[in-house]
This record gives sequence, structure tokens and C-alpha cells, in this order.
Amino acid sequence: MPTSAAARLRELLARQDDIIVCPGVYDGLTARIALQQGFDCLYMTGAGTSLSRLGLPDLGLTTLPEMLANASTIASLSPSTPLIADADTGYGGPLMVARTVRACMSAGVAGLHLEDQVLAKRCGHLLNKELVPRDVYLSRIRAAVLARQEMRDLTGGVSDIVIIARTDALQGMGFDEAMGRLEDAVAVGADVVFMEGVAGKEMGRVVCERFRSKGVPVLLNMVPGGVTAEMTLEEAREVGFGVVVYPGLMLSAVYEACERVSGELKRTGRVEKIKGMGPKVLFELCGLDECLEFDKKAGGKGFDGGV
Ligand SMILES: C[C@](O)(C(=O)O)[C@H](CC(=O)O)C(=O)O
Repeated sequence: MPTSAAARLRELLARQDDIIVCPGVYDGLTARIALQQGFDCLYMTGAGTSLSRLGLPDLGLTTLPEMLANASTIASLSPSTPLIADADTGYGGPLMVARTVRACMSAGVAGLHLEDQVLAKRCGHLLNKELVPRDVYLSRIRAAVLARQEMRDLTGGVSDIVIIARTDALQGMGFDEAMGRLEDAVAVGADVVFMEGVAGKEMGRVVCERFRSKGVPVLLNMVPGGVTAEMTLEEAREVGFGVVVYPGLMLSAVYEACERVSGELKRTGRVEKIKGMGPKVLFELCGLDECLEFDKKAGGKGFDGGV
């Protein structure tokens, strides 16, 4: 039987000696660019979704329909490549979290993370985050686990998703509360833990040792310029992290490049050619040849003369 993306993600997570590297993507084009590079797994950033789809900051403004549309577009491009999606707070109470999980599973998302901020959340690297009580957080994780079980039962085990418990408690409540929340989340069925803003390698080591001994992989959120201590991939692997996501990777590159070329056009009235690129290069990156082949196979004649 072909492996689903979630099953593939579980396989990757089971490799104790390796780390899964996930570039943060936020739309079809950035996903295609990462896929072309041959990454094993992609990460859909919520901040990037908010910035690119809404043009607004990561302040709890994106809702399920927007996040889901983005995740399902990205997941559809390479169904065998796992996509981990940011699912923020799950967007409501237990019923809403369950709806989020079912929708992500149906869209082919391989893993998602749920956090313990209030619904009016903010990026984990901003100050003064407000958190829900631990029991409310656990009801979110429990709802996710129950919804997954329902979907597994309905599909004879075909449908699956990796549930990643994120806590933002470190910043305002301290390390022990953050650890307690993650331990409880695992006790109710979370598969992977994610402590936002790990302050350094030593802290990372304590988290990884505690969870890896229970067979639970730990995710590292690498946000240069944010509150997480910067670590190279080698260091993250050595500390014991099982997954590392780079949410801002494409965003910063795109911002830098777009600011440069638009500034150049505004100032000088012209733009140096970038890589001598015409539109066809981008269409090819995004499956032009496959589209033409498919159309022909189906009996279409529209592209017989070429494009
Ligand atoms: C991981 C994250 O939730 C995201 O939206 O990608 C953000 C990252 C960011 O804002 O760069 C977060 O850490 O809260």
C-alpha cells in the first residue's frame, strides 16, 4: 500500500539518529521552490500565511478557512511529502479544534501543532503572551486526539495525522510549567512536543532528554532574531531535537529580494533582469510540463502546438 504523508512523517520521526529539516513555506510557489530542493518535509508557517494571505501580522487574525486553504494547496503539490502545518490554537473550543483536525486530515496535512495561547494569540516571539489554563490547553489536545481517532476509525486506519503539542508557557510561566504542560499533553496523546522559545542548548538538552527517553520527538522552532537561542542544524541534532522548522526562511528571502527590485524600479525606472528569467521558468517550476502531458493524455488538443 502506498504510504500516506502522515505515515511517512511517522517513519521520519522514528529515525532516532537523524533530524527532520523543514523549510517554512507559505504558498504554492514557495512550496514548489522547497520541493525542487528535495526536502523530505515542509512546514507551513502561520505567520507567513497571515502575512502573505492577509497582509497582516501574526496576531490571531487568520481563521481556519484561510489556514486550511493554504495548507491544502501546499499539501496537494506533493502528496507524498509530509507537510507540518501551524494550526495555532485550533481556533476555538474542543469542537472547533476537532473540526480543524478533521479538515487538516482530509486535506492531506501530515502533522499540525496546537498551542496554549488565548484565541487572540500573537507570534510566539512577541512579548506579553496570554495563555489559557492548563486544563483548557489539554482539552484542545484531547479534542485533537479524539478527532484523529474518529477519522482513523472511519477510514479503516488510512487517515492519520501527527499531533504536535506546542507550549508558549516558558516566557511568562517558566520552565517547570512549560515542561508540565508538555508532559500532560503527551499523556493525553500528543506525538511530538514543541517548547516555544527554548533559551539555549542546555535547556534544549533537558527537554530532549526528558521526552526522547519516552520515545517522544522534540521540535525546534528556529526563528533568527526571535527568542529561540540560535543553533546550527548540527547543534540541534547533537542536542537531541528530532525536527527543526525554519518558519521565516522564505519570508525573509522574499522580503529582501522584493524590496530590492521594487525599490530599484521606483528609484531608477528599470530593473536589472533577475537570472534572465521569463515567466516560463516559473511555470516549469510549478509543473508546466506535467500539465501539458496530462492534458494530452486526457485527449485535450489545446496545447498541441506547444506553449
Ligand atoms: C512558528 C510560528 O507559529 C509560525 O507562524 O510560523 C511563529 C514563527 C514566527 O512568527 O516567525 C511562532 O513562533 O509563533
